[in-house]
Amino acid sequence: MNVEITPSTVSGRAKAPPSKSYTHRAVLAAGYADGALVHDPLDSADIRATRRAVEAFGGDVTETDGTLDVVGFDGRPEVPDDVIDCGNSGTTTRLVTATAALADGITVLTGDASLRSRPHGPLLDAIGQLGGSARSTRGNGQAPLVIEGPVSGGTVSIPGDVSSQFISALLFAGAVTDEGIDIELETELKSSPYVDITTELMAAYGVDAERTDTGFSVAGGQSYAPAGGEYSVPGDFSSMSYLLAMGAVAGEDAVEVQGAQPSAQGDSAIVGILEDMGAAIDWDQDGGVITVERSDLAGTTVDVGDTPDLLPTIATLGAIADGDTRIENCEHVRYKETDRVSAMAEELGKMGAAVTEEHDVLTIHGGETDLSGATVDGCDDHRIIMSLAVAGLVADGQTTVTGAEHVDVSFPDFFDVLAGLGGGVQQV
Ligand SMILES: O=C(O)C1=C[C@@H](OP(=O)(O)O)[C@@H](O)[C@H](O)C1
Ligand SMILES: C=C(OP(=O)(O)O)C(=O)O
Repeated sequence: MNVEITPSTVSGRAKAPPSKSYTHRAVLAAGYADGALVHDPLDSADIRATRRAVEAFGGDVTETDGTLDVVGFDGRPEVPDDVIDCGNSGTTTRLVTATAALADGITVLTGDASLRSRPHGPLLDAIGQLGGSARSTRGNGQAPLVIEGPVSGGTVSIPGDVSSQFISALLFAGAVTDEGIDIELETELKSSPYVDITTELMAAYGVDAERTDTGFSVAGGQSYAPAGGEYSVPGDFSSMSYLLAMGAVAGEDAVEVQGAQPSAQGDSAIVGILEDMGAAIDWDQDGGVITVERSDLAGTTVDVGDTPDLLPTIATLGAIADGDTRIENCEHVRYKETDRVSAMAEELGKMGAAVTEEHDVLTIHGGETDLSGATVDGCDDHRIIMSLAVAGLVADGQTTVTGAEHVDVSFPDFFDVLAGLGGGVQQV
């Protein structure tokens, strides 16, 4: 499916979808538990991959009236009777690789072409250090992955600058091992707020994990059980970033985004970034409401070490703002569904933006030319698609974004929400 975006304004109220990161973890933690009710979960392609994995390990997940009823495998995953298809989801693949290492047998994980191009090597090595076996069928650290357990815990040494999901995976699984897992970081941790989300979620399920001087540590022999047997998922700030960006660049009247309760999500930094760029934005944290109005934006400098998923949104904002926007510390953003640094440079370039791409820095030279409508490649990547759609709202002429169905990964009704706010969007 392609979408055609016509230049238009937006205004009104929208509700942010539930957090993808929290939903993955809430469902998997319920799997590690006896079971739990997960309220307000995200229903998206990536979450369905985690649901499949929980079921493959012997759990069961059913949905009634927007609540997931998860029957867990109680810390003891069964050996799956088939290959687990993780689809497009890196989070599922990484979290579940460590779950598989607990099972007394072999688990095989695979996914779509994008997933099979992403790095998992350091996590496979870590499972080897714990006495399990985890291999890439092609010997290149990429899926398909073959994992054999059981491991009983121990100490691992692992780089922190490829994916924080490796750390989250080991913490999640380590809690139900006999010995626990101590993680020594070999390099600085990138995307660290996602490990905060992990430890926050684990705490909500009654499980402790802690930061140490050299990494992280989780004691073994713990049991997952959320208070009252239930957990409610907060709104997603990465998804909100597109709604806030469209309000800042194309708002006729204010755009009000609901579901913005504070949580450990690093991507709530989008509010401060928009403020720095000159947007009229206000966050009522108690009410969980962010209001933004169309504003003349100026370029800024942002370090996305902690907030990789904001890069496409910031790149679009930079293309519309006046002056240079420098997005620094972005090498790890190349390891996502696509190389998002190159993808945004290339696709915004097709719309007339002047962009300089370096390995770890993306600079958008805003204000040099106005954006013009073009046919741009969504790169089968939900975040590229949504960011280009926002750019299309203010481009001169029509913008066609290809492969737009991939928003199903994190924000399935994104185009309906955009249309509801008055955006000119047609699915073709
Ligand atoms: O743990 C998570 O929920 C995520 C961690 C981040 O990945 P990395 O840790 O690989 O940067 C982020 O990009 C991804 O969208 C979700
Ligand atoms: C990179 C992302 O997710 P994952 O790593 O789970 O594929 C994302 O949602 O932008």
